[in-house]
Amino acid sequence: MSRTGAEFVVVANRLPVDKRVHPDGTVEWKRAPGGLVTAMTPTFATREGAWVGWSGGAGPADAPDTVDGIDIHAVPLSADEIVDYYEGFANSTLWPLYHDLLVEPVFRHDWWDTYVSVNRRFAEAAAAAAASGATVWVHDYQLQLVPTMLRDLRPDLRIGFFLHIPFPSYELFTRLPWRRELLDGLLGADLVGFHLPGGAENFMTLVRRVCGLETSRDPVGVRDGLGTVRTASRTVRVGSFPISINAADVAAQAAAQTGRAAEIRAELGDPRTILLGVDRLDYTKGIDVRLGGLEGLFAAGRLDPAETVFVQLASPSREQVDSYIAVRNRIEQTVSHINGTYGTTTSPPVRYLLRPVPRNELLAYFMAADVVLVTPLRDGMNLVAKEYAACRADHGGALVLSEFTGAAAELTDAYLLNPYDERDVMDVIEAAVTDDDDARRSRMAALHRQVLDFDVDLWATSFLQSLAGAGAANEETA
Ligand SMILES: Nc1nc2c(ncn2[C@@H]2O[C@H](COP(=O)(O)OP(=O)(O)O)[C@@H](O)[C@H]2O)c(=O)[nH]1
Ligand SMILES: O=P(O)(O)OC[C@H]1O[C@H](O[C@H]2O[C@H](CO)[C@@H](O)[C@H](O)[C@H]2O)[C@H](O)[C@@H](O)[C@@H]1O
Repeated sequence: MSRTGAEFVVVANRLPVDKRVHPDGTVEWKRAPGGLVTAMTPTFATREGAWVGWSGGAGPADAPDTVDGIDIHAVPLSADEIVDYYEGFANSTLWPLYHDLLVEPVFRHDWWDTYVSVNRRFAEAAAAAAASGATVWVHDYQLQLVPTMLRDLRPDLRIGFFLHIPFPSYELFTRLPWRRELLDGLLGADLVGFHLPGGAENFMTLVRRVCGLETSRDPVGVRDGLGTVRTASRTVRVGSFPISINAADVAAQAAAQTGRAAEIRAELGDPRTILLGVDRLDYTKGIDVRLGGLEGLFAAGRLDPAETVFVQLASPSREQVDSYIAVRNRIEQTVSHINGTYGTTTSPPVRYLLRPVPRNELLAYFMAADVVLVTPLRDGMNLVAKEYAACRADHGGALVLSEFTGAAAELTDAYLLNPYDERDVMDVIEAAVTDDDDARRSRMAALHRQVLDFDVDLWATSFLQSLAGAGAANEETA
């Protein structure tokens, strides 16, 4: 059968487009500067590419036909579907379950039904977008049923799936009333990828015990040493591919922000130490952990609030979901408490911004910061940590990093901490602020080198090469 369509299709919950409405009412669509679209840029440059995703609004699909040569296939969601699929099953069931039950997941069969029907809509859109024999790369927890739905519609495709968040243990995952269906959904892929080997191994344990399938038993390596799952008709490869950033570009863009970084320091009153946090406002990110650590250090007289400014840049996220409303209230209360207790009317030690800042401004903050605090209770990777390390070609600054991020597996020269241990949180933040210059610089030099050597191009290329191998092996045995 001959069919037109794209040779390479990305399927992700979100489209890589930003809508701008100008004062005269004209609409301009721009490519969103997210990590995934940057990672895919070289792949799209060499093949005809399409992107299937949701524009972020309710109602009929609202998106351009193409952006920077990528065909855009918008999947519409109704207001009810946003509540049940996005805020509900994706972000109130799967997100907390996969992030170690930091809040209680909600299990609702009506949400599940909508998750199934929305996943089917994404699979149908991908099937319509893909050329014969195309490679389709499906992303993340919102779309775990798409691989098998798509294979049923289009057995000719090579299908890869990558999970951007942690994949939980047998004991957590099997709480899901739909555990078998979700695993079956993923097994439609030729390759299933995770950030860390641990996620890949949890997945293989689950398919052995829940689906009764045979799997390899050797440890899974990083970008290498794939695991295998034998299904009735095919072999699914399972691997670890830690995502990264376009480190060279980030370093070059940050170098242009040193002037603005100096202005930021001056605007903040030229304190001895600037600490910085940059996060989506999510309970997984441990914003309250770092605030607690700072307060403890101020209370014990180990850090001087008159010489310290902590800037927290927080981007609003999933604002209709109860657990996100609760964490925002908690953080705002703590910020007020710290400023009320340790600040003066003219110099509060915490500066909190609840809105995204432009990209260049963010890079200027990274260049101004003496210490960046990345303290999640659980995080699939955490690109902020890698971006900060990429920015600091000057080997200035220091990175405090939670052991419970994917990034900690690679950024071992960071000041690592256990966010569940309040004493450790205080000790490690204090060490990052007060260690001598040589110690701090040698850590940052190692971090900077690490992110330059292992960049996002390596992530995309290694995944796509493994997918090509996995797909070819299945085609040979079909
Ligand atoms: N331009 C801009 N980017 C931001 C801001 N806050 C976070 N980001 C970016 O959002 C991304 C967050 O990725 P990550 O740390 O992996 O956490 P995630 O939010 O769970 O995907 C990084 O690329 C950040 O630089 C902001 O205020 N402005
Ligand atoms: O689309 P939203 O609901 O607004 O959420 C934003 C994205 O958050 C999650 O990011 C994850 O992916 C990062 C890159 O692999 C990783 O570094 C981070 O640890 C993860 O939390 C989510 O997985 C995406 O699907 C969302 O679009």
